Amino acid sequence: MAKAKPPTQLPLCERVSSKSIIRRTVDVTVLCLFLCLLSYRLHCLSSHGFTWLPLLAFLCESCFAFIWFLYLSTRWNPVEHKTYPENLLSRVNELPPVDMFVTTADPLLEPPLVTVNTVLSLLAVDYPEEKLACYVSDDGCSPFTFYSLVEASKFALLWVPFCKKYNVQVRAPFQYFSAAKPPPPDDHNLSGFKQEWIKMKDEYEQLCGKIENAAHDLILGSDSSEYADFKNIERNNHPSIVKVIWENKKDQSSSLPHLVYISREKRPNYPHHYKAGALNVLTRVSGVMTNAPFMLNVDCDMFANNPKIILHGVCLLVGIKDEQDCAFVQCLQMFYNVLKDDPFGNQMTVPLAIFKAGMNGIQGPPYAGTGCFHRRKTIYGIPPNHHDVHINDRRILEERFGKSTKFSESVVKILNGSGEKEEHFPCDISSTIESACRVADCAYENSTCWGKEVGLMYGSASEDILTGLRIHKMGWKSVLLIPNPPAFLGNAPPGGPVVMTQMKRWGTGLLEILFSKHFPIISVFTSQLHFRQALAYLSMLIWALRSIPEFVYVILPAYCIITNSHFLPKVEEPVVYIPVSLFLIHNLNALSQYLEYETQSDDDENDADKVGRFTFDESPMFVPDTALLMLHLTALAIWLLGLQPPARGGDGGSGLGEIAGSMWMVLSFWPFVKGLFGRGKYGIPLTTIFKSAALVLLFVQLCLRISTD
Ligand SMILES: O=c1ccn([C@@H]2O[C@H](COP(=O)(O)OP(=O)(O)O[C@H]3O[C@H](CO)[C@@H](O)[C@H](O)[C@H]3O)[C@@H](O)[C@H]2O)c(=O)[nH]1
Ligand SMILES: [Mn+2]
Repeated sequence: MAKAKPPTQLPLCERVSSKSIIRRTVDVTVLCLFLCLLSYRLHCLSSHGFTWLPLLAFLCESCFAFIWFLYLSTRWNPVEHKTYPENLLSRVNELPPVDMFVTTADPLLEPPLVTVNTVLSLLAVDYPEEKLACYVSDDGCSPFTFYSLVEASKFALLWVPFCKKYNVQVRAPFQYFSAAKPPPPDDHNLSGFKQEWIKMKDEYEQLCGKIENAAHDLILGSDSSEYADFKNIERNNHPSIVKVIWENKKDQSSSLPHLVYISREKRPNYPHHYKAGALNVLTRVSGVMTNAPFMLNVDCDMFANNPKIILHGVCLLVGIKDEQDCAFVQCLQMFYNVLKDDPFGNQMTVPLAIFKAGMNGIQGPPYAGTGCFHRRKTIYGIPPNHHDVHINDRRILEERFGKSTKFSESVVKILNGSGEKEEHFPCDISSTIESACRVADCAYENSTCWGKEVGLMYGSASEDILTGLRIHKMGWKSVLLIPNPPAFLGNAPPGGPVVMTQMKRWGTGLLEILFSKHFPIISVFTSQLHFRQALAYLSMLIWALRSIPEFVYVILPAYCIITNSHFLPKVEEPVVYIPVSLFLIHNLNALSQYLEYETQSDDDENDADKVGRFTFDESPMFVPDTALLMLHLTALAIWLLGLQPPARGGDGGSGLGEIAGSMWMVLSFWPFVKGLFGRGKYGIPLTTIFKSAALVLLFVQLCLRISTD
């Protein structure tokens, strides 16, 4: 009989290929169809002589084919990682410490109650509390956020034992007690559960009340020394504030992880580098305080939805044999307030999951800025398996990491590889507050490598992608983690101006990287970036540029109808099958992926509040789409009313292809069609409609001018 394996030999994780013949076939077929279409265009161009309409179509289609090729290459060999946290539990003594970071920036846009829930969900995870520390960075420097956290830590003393005793699944109280979920039934197996549940709910409501009232009652009125630091300061002009809200001491029977509040120094003339700056301060402050070898970072609106998430992450960080293969573990981003069926496609869950699983089979997923476990060493800019760092040269340490002896010491520990096995945190973190304040000063990074070679990278609004790219360039790999239930759930903005602004920011950030020295294709030759990884990055970085050929291409059907010409093959030509099958395969494929995802998500939520509607404002961002929609409506009206000019040239005017294309466009813009007739924030503002109408008129004039020339 085979002997049971000793616990240390049970696997913590497993790498499994999830490649699918069907997906590959579809991807290759689509690429072949694109190539057929392009050769047809080339043939037309050479036989009919140069005309700009087919040329434009050819250029756009070449872009689409190229983008498709990038996707195909990325998705070719997707890989999943399975994790076995239960096998880790038998090695409790070996569990490494983990520092957890939460960033918040604005108490109005990100209400303290949201941050509090995220923090509570982290404090309550299933992991030995003496190995955890939670650091909250508050760029708003708000006494309300601080007050809320202090109150939350008192509530946590009840909440955390409650969660662990009853193995609560969702440990963010606002979700656990959300109105959609009924109170638990009387269960005789769990005597006392219902009473405790009611008490806990009551306590949580009191906490909410206190946090809400804090905004009115102005705790600053009280002269308590705790809040004195927040007196008479401006948000963007104040010294560092570091406060230990809860310290985990060995002798306590029921206890919580360390909880530390940080508001880094801000001065008007110093760039603060937004989130990247905040995370670098968190890295240093935690370095001098607890110096865990692994760091988890989440946005303040992303609560831990899976109570075993740290265990899952550690399975990969510790379980993957070669550290080079696991610089960071990125959890797939998911959201809790999703509109049913994601009508505006802004969650992009399905395409993202497939794309990232594909990258996971190459060099690993990109860093997404939240829901990510970092290896501290990697963040310090150390290449994998690098052993000859001049760790004792003080001068080099100071040049790279800054002039704090305490921090340099902590770096040396990390570079030596100690710390991973350390049993407990140094308990007395309060004694390190002074050093912590110092490394949170805004001048600390002056003439050091922070933001360039050390820490999160500065210089792009998508600091996360840039940082991940740099890590991959050093030769590290990363790992994608998709546990069940999902790791973290974030708050997704509903469709409308907020999403548009967010996408604009992402698009800008990605372009900043594209046009920088980090251009991925060149990095293949100058660094350790793998070629297919570079292609995957390229396809992300050109995300915003893709809109140009797309925009031009969707104008073509309308142009053709208005001028009675055509750019798609006629129905009677056999080549018409190429675009038609491209269209069908592409959309059927998208539909099947969507359905596949739909059946997987166990969506038992109450749907009533999820039926969202797209909202609009006067931002110029809405003009192009509105104009496009109105252009197609105009074209279809011209066709219906028979107002098309006579067809010129030998090969007839617009055909079924253009009409169908135009109708498909209108369908694709259905939220905007509703917006044309909506009121208030659900309606497209009249000024936007007028501006768009003017553009459409201008365009129609131009079309007619061109076609009669
Ligand atoms: O000066 C700042 C600005 C932002 N943040 C924090 O950074 C996070 C993300 O900022 P947010 O404005 O919410 O951006 P989002 O578009 O919601 O964030 C997405 O996009 C970012 C990259 O653009 C990623 O870093 C994030 O993880 C990802 O969720 C939040 O926790 C903020 O509190 C700061 O700490 N300081
Ligand atoms: Mn956000």
